[in-house]
This record gives sequence, C-alpha cells and structure tokens, in this order.
Amino acid sequence: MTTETRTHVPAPSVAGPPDDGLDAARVSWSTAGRLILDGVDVTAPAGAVSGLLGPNGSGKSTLLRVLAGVQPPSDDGRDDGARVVFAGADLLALPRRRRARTLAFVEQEASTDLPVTVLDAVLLGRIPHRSPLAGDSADDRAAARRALDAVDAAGLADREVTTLSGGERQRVHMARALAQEPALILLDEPTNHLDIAAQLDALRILRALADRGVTVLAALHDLHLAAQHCDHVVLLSGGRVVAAGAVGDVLVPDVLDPVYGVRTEVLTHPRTGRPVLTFSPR
Ligand SMILES: Nc1ncnc2c1ncn2[C@@H]1O[C@H](COP(=O)(O)OP(=O)(O)OP(=O)(O)O)[C@@H](O)[C@H]1O
Repeated sequence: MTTETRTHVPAPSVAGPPDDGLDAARVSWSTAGRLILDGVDVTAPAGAVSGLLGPNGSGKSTLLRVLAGVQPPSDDGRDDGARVVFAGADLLALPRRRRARTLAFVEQEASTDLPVTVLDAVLLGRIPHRSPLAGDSADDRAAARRALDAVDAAGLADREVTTLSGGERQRVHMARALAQEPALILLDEPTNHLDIAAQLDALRILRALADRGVTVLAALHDLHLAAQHCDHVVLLSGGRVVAAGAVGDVLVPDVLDPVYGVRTEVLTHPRTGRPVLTFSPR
C-alpha cells in the first residue's frame, strides 16, 4: 500500500503564538435559539492522531463542520470571537482554494449521488492543486491512483460511485481526501460502515498520515478504537469540552461514567499496554 506525502502549504501568519497543529478556541454555534457548541477549545497536535469523542448529539459533527469552514454561521448572528488557527495561520480566513489545499474534510454522510466513476470522484480531491481551467494532469491521476491504493480500493477505480456499498463508499471518501494531500485532515466517523479489518485499515492510514506530520482529528464513537489508536482525545458533552488530553488521562471511569451514564472498567492491553475499556449499565 502507498500513502500520500504531505503537501506543505505556506500560509500567512496571524497574531498569536506559532502553532504546529490545530488550535481552535471559543468555538460556538447556535441555531433557533439553541446553543449547540458553547465556547469549545480544541487542539490537535501535528503528527498525532487526535480523537473527537462524545455521546450522540454532543456536537462532534457540528464542531468539525465549523472547523472545516462548511457550517453556515449561527442564525442569531452571534460572534463569540472564535479563533481557528492551523500551523500559525487563521484557517477560516484563508482564501477558499488555499484552504482546500491545506484541509481535507471527510464528512459522515458525504454525498455519493454523483454519476461518476470512483477515479473521477477521487480526482475531485486534486482540484485545489491545479489551475482553474486545467484538466487532470498525469500527476493528478497518479496521486488519485496512489490514494485508491492506500485505501485498498484500486479495483474500484472504474466503478460508478452510486453502485458501491456503504463501506466501499467510505473508502472512496477517504481516498478523495488523501488525493488532496492535506496538511490537516478532519474526519467525521471515518470507520462508519466498515468491517473490523477495514476499520483497522482506516486507522492505520490515519497513523501513517500522522507519522508524515499531518494533523489528524477524527470524530469516533468507538471508545475502544480511540483508546487503541489515538494519541490525544477531546471529549464533548452537551456542546462543551469536558476533558482533553492523553488517552490514559481522559478515557477513565471518573470522566466517562458521568458523560455516558455507564460504568466503565479499564484493563490494560497485554501487548500494547494501552487501556482496554469495558462498559456495563449503571
Ligand atoms: N442545523 C441544525 N438545526 C438544528 N439542530 C441541529 C442542527 N445541526 C445540529 N443540530 C443539533 O445539534 C446537536 C449536535 O449535533 P451533532 O450532529 O453535531 O452531534 P454529534 O455529536 O455529531 O452526534 P452523533 O454522534 O449522533 O452523530 C444535536 O442535538 C443536533 O440535533
């Protein structure tokens, strides 16, 4: 399998401390008088796999959409002075094209109704890298093929996206993001629809990206996977951050039990030494 090399995109600096990853502060979002995100601070170090965790409805998808710059503004016009800095630059102020070369976003229910082949869908990830009127270059096609290889989907290249299974589509979404060669990748439930081997493949790809210096922030429901594969986690509840830090500090009963309303026990994985979580009703 191959993976992508990181494209370093120089970005204008903004006031504030230099940062080697994602550093967002005071992110709020509201609609119809309801505060969905309430002053969220979230960091994701470069070169690490960061997990965004929290129960259903806690605000994970909304937060990722705000960070990716695709969430409409709050409908009350409220401005809490949010700051979203990536690698020292104001991410949301970057020109759209430049942001698309910096950031890839794998959405949970990404649209897959396009009547295009898988290869063409993955080539969409190359658009930010070429001039607006240019067609696909040989380099673009090579990058798209490498991305499909990386997710073990080379054999799907000529299939129509609309004919794919849920798991196959999820791989194609990931491949499109890889073809973008981002420095920051945000993913909303990247293991959705995937069988266990494919989940491990997806997490291995995220690890390989992080090892190349990419900043990875993934919303995950599965706390077991997060415990095994993340370096850093942020736990949301009710639109607020309740804990953030190393896996061993956050994925502990005192933190998880009140948030999820369960009883957690933590064992130690005999080979990796990482926490293994078991849950029972309270
Ligand atoms: N456009 C919207 N209009 C009204 N409510 C919204 C909107 N978007 C999100 N919400 C509400 O905001 C809350 C947070 O939603 P969000 O999808 O961000 O949570 P989540 O943590 O990703 O949930 P899940 O784990 O179930 O996917 C939910 O109660 C949801 O119903």
